[in-house]
Order: sequence, then C-alpha cells, then structure tokens
Amino acid sequence: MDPVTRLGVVGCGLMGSGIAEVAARHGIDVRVAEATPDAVEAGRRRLTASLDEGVRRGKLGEEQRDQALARLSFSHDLSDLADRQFVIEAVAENRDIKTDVLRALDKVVEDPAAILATNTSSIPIVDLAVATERPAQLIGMHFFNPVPVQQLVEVIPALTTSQETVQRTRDVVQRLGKQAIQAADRSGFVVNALLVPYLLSAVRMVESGSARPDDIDRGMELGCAHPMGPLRLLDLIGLDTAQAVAESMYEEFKEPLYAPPALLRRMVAAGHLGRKSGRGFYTYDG
Ligand SMILES: CC(=O)CC(=O)SCCNC(=O)CCNC(=O)[C@H](O)C(C)(C)COP(=O)(O)OP(=O)(O)OC[C@H]1O[C@@H](n2cnc3c(N)ncnc32)[C@H](O)[C@@H]1OP(=O)(O)O
Ligand SMILES: NC(=O)C1=CN([C@@H]2O[C@H](COP(=O)(O)OP(=O)(O)OC[C@H]3O[C@@H](n4cnc5c(N)ncnc54)[C@H](OP(=O)(O)O)[C@@H]3O)[C@@H](O)[C@H]2O)C=CC1
Repeated sequence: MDPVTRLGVVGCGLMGSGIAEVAARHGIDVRVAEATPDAVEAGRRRLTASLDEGVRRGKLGEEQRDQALARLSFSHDLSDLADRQFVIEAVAENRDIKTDVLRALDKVVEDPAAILATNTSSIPIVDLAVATERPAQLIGMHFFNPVPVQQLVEVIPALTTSQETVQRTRDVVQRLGKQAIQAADRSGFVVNALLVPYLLSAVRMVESGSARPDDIDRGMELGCAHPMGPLRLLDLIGLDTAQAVAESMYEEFKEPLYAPPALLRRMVAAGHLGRKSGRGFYTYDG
C-alpha cells in the first residue's frame, strides 16, 4: 500500500495543532479542518506560534519552518478532507461531538481504504468505530501534550480494527518521528490509567487544605524530578479535558479514584480551564 502522503487533522486546538505541526515538519501534506473560520484562524495562530518557538529553541531552521507552513492548508469545511488517505480526529473530549465528526468524515473521505484515527484520551474506541461504516479502519492514536515535544503515541485497536490498519498506523507514527506502544481498548489506555488517579489525588490534596498547589508541584518537581508537578500539568492539559477524561474512566470502572473531585468540577464551571483560559491552579499572561 502507498505510504501516507495526504493527512487530514480535524480540530486545531492544543492537540490538533501539535499533530498537524509535527506531520508538516516531517514532510507530509496536511489539511486541517476546524468548525468555524474563527477557529481556523485561532488554530493557525497557535500552530505558527509553536513553529516559531521551535525555531527560537533551535529545533528547526527558518527555512524548515517555512517549508512546514507551505505543506499546511486549513478549512472550515470538512468536505475539504475528501482526498485524504489518513485522518486524525482531535476535537473536544466529548462522545457526541466525536461521533458526529467521525460519522461525517466517514461519508466525506472518498478512498474506502482510508483510515480514521481518533486522539481520544478515554472514550472507548469501539463505540466510535461502530458509529462509522468502516469499523475495521478506525483506530485510537493517542498523542501526548505538547505534541512537538513528547515522543509517545499510544496505538489502540478496537475489537473491530484490522491488523492492516494497526500496521499502517504504526508506520505513520514512525514517519512522524514518534514511538508507539500498543494498548488495549480500555478507558485511559496505559498512560492515563496511571496518570489520572495521581493528578486527581493532587486536586484532592488542595481541596482538603493539606498543601498549597505550589508546594505540591515543587514536591514532585524537586523530590521526584518530574518536569512539572501535577497541578501545573493539569493546567497544561486543560481542566475541562481532564474532567472529561476522568468522567469516562469513572463511567467505565466505577472506581472512586477516577471520579472528578468537586473542586475540579467547580473550576471548570467557573471557566478556570488552565493555561488555555489564562487561569487554572495558576494564572497566565496572554
Ligand atoms: C491528557 C492526555 O490524554 C495525555 C497527556 O498528554 S498527559 C500530559 C503529558 N505531558 C507531560 O507530562 C508534560 C510534562 N512537562 C514537560 O515535559 C515540560 O515541562 C514541557 C515540555 C511541557 C515544557 O518544557 P519547558 O518548560 O519549555 O522546558 P524545557 O526543558 O525548556 O523544554 C523541554 C524540551 O522541549 C523543547 N521544546 C519546547 N517547546 C518546543 C516547541 N514548541 N517546539 C519544539 N521543541 C520544543 C525544548 O527545546 C526542550 O528540548 P531539549 O530537552 O532537547 O532541550
Ligand atoms: N489536552 C491534552 O493534554 C490532551 C488531549 N487529548 C485529546 O485530544 C482531543 C482534543 O483535546 P485538546 O486539543 O486538548 O482540546 P481543545 O479544546 O484545545 O481543542 C479541541 C478543538 O476541537 C475543535 N472542535 C470542536 N468541535 C469541532 C467540530 N465539530 N469540528 C472541528 N473542530 C471542532 C474546537 O474548536 P472550538 O474551540 O471552536 O470549539 C477546538 O479547537 C481530546 O479528545 C483530548 O482528550 C489527548 C492527549 C492529551
């Protein structure tokens, strides 16, 4: 089968913009679809700023940045992804939104052999697969934040996913310069199953008044050499996304450790979503 040269990405938020950036940097023609013209412009700005940051940090040259930008196109019309061979869905962590987007993609993408991958953090892959007419070609492809920096992609076949789809997805991971691990289709896969209870425990520690956010974070940064403590990491992930992930995991396992703490729910209700809204456990400029 031909290697993937035409990739689609749906959703250009924190993750979609990172996935599109990395693919374009690795020589792939990438078309990004967002829901509205305003969201397209916000996504384009986010992606361009990250490429500029890569240049500033010496990760790529100005010419490479410009070549990556030339490989990227943007649209607010999903049907512009019709000619794609492989599409990665990275819209909000909401089962209904993802189901609608994947069903629409299934109809729009012309090549019956094309693969639809979802970047969901916690929604069962099989539920999304059977919502489409191509359950053998739907797979979980879970990137990590920030995508240009983190090396891992979890590859998650559903019970319906074909072995050919798994292999083709692994080939794309390699093409993007990332490393794959394979995980079973259980909510949270490998990494979030371990990470989320830890993050939620830190929120409960703040909630109970046992320690302040900065002390908890410095504890894990200085005591365990984590690059960032759990509350700074929650602010990076987005508290709305973290809540949605915890809810899916709790729905699947009914395990109290996965239940979103009241403080997390209150912060999301208040719009304190972390870095992306300028305020979470900490405040951010710009
Ligand atoms: C919720 C889910 O479903 C799953 C998830 O994603 S969970 C979240 C997983 N992510 C994490 O755990 C992130 C943990 N934090 C980190 O790794 C780091 O704190 C961070 C990368 C986010 C920020 O790093 P930073 O403060 O900028 O530290 P810094 O040491 O300067 O940068 C780290 C590296 O990233 C590179 N980098 C940073 N921004 C970059 C960019 N835009 N483009 C390219 N490279 C970049 C830096 O150059 C540096 O590379 P070297 O190590 O080769 O020098
Ligand atoms: N944040 C993280 O650390 C990680 C997240 N993930 C997963 O990645 C996915 C995306 O998360 P993240 O990028 O953080 O979320 P964001 O909220 O940053 O981005 C989601 C994007 O999807 C867009 N969107 C919503 N509905 C549609 C639609 N119908 N068509 C096209 N675009 C749409 C949103 O646009 P608008 O803003 O206009 O609504 C927004 O730009 C989730 O499934 C999440 O679980 C995976 C790994 C890590």
